[in-house]
Amino acid sequence: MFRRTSVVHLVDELGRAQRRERAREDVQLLLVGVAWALWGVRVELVLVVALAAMQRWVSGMLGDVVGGVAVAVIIAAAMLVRPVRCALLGLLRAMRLRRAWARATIDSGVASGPFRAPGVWSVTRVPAGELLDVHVRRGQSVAELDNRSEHVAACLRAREVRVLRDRRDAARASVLVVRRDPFEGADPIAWPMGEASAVSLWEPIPVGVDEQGEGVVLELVERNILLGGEPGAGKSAALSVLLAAGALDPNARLWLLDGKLVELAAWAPVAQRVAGPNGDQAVELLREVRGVMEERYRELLARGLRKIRREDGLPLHLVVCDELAFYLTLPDKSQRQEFAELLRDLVARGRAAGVIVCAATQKPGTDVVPSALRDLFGFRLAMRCTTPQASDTILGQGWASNGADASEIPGAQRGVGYLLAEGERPIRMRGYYLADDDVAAIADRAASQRTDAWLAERAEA
Ligand SMILES: Nc1ncnc2c1ncn2[C@@H]1O[C@H](COP(=O)(O)OP(=O)(O)OP(=O)(O)O)[C@@H](O)[C@H]1O
Repeated sequence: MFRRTSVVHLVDELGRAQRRERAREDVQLLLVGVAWALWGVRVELVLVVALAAMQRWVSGMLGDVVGGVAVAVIIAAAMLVRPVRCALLGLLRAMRLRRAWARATIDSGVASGPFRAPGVWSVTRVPAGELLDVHVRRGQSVAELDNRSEHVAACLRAREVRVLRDRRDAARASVLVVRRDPFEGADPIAWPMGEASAVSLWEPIPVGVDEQGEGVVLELVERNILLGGEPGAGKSAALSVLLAAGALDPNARLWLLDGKLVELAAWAPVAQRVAGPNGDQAVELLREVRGVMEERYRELLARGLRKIRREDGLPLHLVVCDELAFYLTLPDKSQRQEFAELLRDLVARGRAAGVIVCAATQKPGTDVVPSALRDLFGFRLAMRCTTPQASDTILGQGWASNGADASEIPGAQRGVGYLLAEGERPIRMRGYYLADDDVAAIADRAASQRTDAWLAERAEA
C-alpha cells in the first residue's frame, strides 16, 4: 500500500510532466509561428537584406554619407523606370495576397495550420480582381476549397471567390478572387472582326470577354447555341455577332427565323431564306433546312464519311431563330408541334451534317424550352433573367444555386450573361456589340462578297 506522501509525490511528478509537455508544445507553436511569419515576408526580407548589403558595399567604397546618398539615388532611379516599379509593386502585392490567403484558408477551416494552406503558385491581376494558380496540399481537395469559398471570400473581404478545378490535375485550381464587377459602367466593346474582309465559321468566333479580360470564342461547327434572357438583355445583339460571322463566311448559308420581323432584317440580303412572325413561313423554312440536312447525309454516305469536314468544302448552314417563344407558342397546335419537332430534329441530327442552330428566347420557361430540347444545345447563354428558375431553364438545373444565376445580373448590364460550354462551369462574360451602323456595313460587305463569289463561279462555269 502507498503512503500518502508517495501519492502526492506522484501527482506532483505528473503535473510537472504535463507542464513540461505543454511548455514544449508552446515553444514548438511559437517557433512554427515565427518561421511561418518569416516565410510570409521572405521576399521583403530578401529585398531588405539585398539593400543592406548594397549599402554596405557602396559605403565601403565611397564612405557612409556619400554611399547612403548614392544608394538612395540608385533606388529612386530604379523606381522611375516603369517596368521595374510595376514588377516590384506587383511582387509586393502578390506577397500580401499570399499572406492574406494563407490566413483566410486557416481561419475558414480549409488548412489545419501554418504551412498547410493551399499553395499559391502565381498571382495575376485581372479586371475582376486577382487570379491565383493554387495547388492544394496532400490530404486536401479542390472540392473542399470550393465548399469553403464563401468563408474564404469573407476573410479576404472580397466580393466572391470562384474555384475552378484543373481538369488534368485534381490538386490544382484556378481561383478568382472577385473584387469588382468589370462590366459595371463599361462601354460597349466592339466586335474585333468587324473590319475583317472574310471569316470562316470553321474557326473559333470571338463573341465577348470574360471577367478576367480574356476573349471568349465559340467553335460553332457541330454545336448549337441557345440564348435566353428578359427583354433588352442583349440576345439579339449576341445573335448579331454570330450572324456577322456567318455572313462574312462566303461559304456559309444563313437561314433566318425572325419572330420580331425587324431584328434580323439587316441580314436578309445575305440569307438563303427568311421567315417572319408567321407559322407557315417558319415551318416551310425548317422543312427546307431538314431537306438540306438529309441531302447532306446522303452525300456523306456516298463519300464514305460520318460527318462534314472542312477540307470537303461543303457549306455550313447557320439557322438563326430570334424569339423561339413566338414559334413554340403559335396558336395553331399542329403548326406549333410541327415547328417544335422540326427544330428538335435539326438540333439533334444536324450537327454532323454541318447545320448549326442558334436560337434565342425572351421567355426561358420549361413550356418554351423543355429540358429535353435544351440539353441538345452544347452552348447555352443565360443573359439577365427575371428569376433563378428562368436562369436554370437555360443553363441547366442547379447552376443558379451554384454561383451562376443570371437573375443576379444587374439590369443596366446589357449583353452580360453566363455562358455554359459543353458541361464546363458557366463563365460570366459580356458580349461584343455591333451597333446598327456596323451591322449594316458588315451586311453590305458580305452581300457584295457573295455576289462577287457567285459571279466568279458563273464565269468559271
Ligand atoms: N453586348 C452589349 N454591349 C452593350 N450594349 C448592349 C449589348 N447587348 C445589348 N446592348 C444594349 O441593349 C439593348 C437591347 O439589346 P437587344 O435588343 O439585343 O436585347 P434583346 O434581349 O434582344 O431584347 P428583346 O428580347 O426585347 O428583343 C441594345 O439596343 C443595346 O443598346
